[in-house]
Amino acid sequence: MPPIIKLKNVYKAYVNGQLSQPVLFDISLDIGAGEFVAIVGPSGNGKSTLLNLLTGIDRPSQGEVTVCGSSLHQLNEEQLSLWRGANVGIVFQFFQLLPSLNLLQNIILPMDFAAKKSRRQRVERARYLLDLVGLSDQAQQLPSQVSGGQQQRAAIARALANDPQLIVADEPTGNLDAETADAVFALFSRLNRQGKTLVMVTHNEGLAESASRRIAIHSGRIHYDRQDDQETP
Ligand SMILES: Nc1ncnc2c1ncn2[C@@H]1O[C@H](COP(=O)(O)OP(=O)(O)OP(=O)(O)O)[C@@H](O)[C@H]1O
Repeated sequence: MPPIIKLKNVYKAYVNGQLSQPVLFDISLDIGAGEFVAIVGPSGNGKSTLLNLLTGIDRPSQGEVTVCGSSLHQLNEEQLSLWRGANVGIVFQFFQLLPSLNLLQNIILPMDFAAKKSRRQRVERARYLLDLVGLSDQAQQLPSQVSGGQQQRAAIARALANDPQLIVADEPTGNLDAETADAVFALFSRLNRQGKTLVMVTHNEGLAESASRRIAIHSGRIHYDRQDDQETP
């Protein structure tokens, strides 16, 4: 089976006027469907940049990024956003739920843009997802009325709205206490066991150890890439 994520000789530099700041250097990487990958490494070394290339939020300066069968470097902005809505669920450190919508409405929103579902089917799926993440009783609450852990679980439900193959999470437990972080991580593990491919940036070494593969980025390069069943220094 072809990899769900393929990066080939990817370079990324941020350009500000005359200044070019190189951030990623010659990254080549394959991630298979069903893997659970933790991206680790020191702050400011390119982890979020790498993640943003996988979701098409950012573009490589050079090289090829192929995700869920599409060559992202060849898509325009409109094609990218359609592709993203259908294929990727994204979870952020600070949840990024819309504050004026209740949890149910937040989860329905991505379906309004992508899925060809009736209003009733969208509401039904949002309720199913709220139940999946243990928030059935909080459907009508605004994000500000629930805890951080509950907001993150709602954000995970939102990421699942269009049933993407791939879930990408940037430091999803970084704003949660240890116990809540464990619960959120357990939810990600469960989703992975159910077949979702997961790529997660984390500073939490304990959580990273629970992923099946750890890729460390140091100074914009792959420092190590370790799988549970195969250790390569
Ligand atoms: N939009 C941008 N414009 C210019 N420079 C940027 C931009 N985004 C990131 N950078 C720079 O790229 C480098 C890598 O940033 P990145 O956010 O990818 O690191 P990181 O490893 O995810 O860090 P952290 O763990 O602190 O989130 C940093 O030096 C950062 O300042």
